[in-house]
Amino acid sequence: QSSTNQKKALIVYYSLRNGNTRIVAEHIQKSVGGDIFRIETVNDYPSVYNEVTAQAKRELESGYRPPLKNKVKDFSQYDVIYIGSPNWWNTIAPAVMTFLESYNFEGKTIVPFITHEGSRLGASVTDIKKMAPKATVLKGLPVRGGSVNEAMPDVQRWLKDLGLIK
Ligand SMILES: Cc1cc2nc3c(=O)[nH]c(=O)nc-3n(C[C@H](O)[C@H](O)[C@H](O)COP(=O)(O)O)c2cc1C
Repeated sequence: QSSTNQKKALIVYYSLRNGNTRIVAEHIQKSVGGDIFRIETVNDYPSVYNEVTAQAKRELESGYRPPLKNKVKDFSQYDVIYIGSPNWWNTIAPAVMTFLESYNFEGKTIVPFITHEGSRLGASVTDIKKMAPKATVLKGLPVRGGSVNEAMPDVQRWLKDLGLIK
């Protein structure tokens, strides 16, 4: 970062296994710099896909918040926080909900990005706003899971539209 009073960006993401959301997070970090943080749950999800979707459905319906393994060091040093999640049942993954409820987002700007297999953003951005009501939440970017490797131009257009890169 060049200017002395400009705070660093933080790029936070959750990605189950395939790393679709991780790849978009990396496109963002290549574009804006800053630090990257992977959300990890204490307990792993099952290895069978159908079991993951069933468990996720139960967790979302009950409002369960999976405990997280790791914490961001000195969260207050960041003012722009990119938050990435896969679309799970039309919203963000429960681990990202835990994350949003674990930090003070007052005065922060959240920039959401979502990978999906057809539902695009769904209710994810609306739900992020509910879980971090004191943050300013900018326009979210949906990226199809199968297209993440080619998504850099879309990522950069979105960042330019938001005035986050030149
Ligand atoms: C539990 C679960 C629920 C999902 N629900 C949806 C959904 O409602 N709509 C959709 O388009 N994709 C859904 N998907 C597909 C993921 O959003 C997509 O594969 C995503 O890119 C995975 O990202 P990741 O590899 O970073 O975990 C779901 C995947 C899982 C595992």
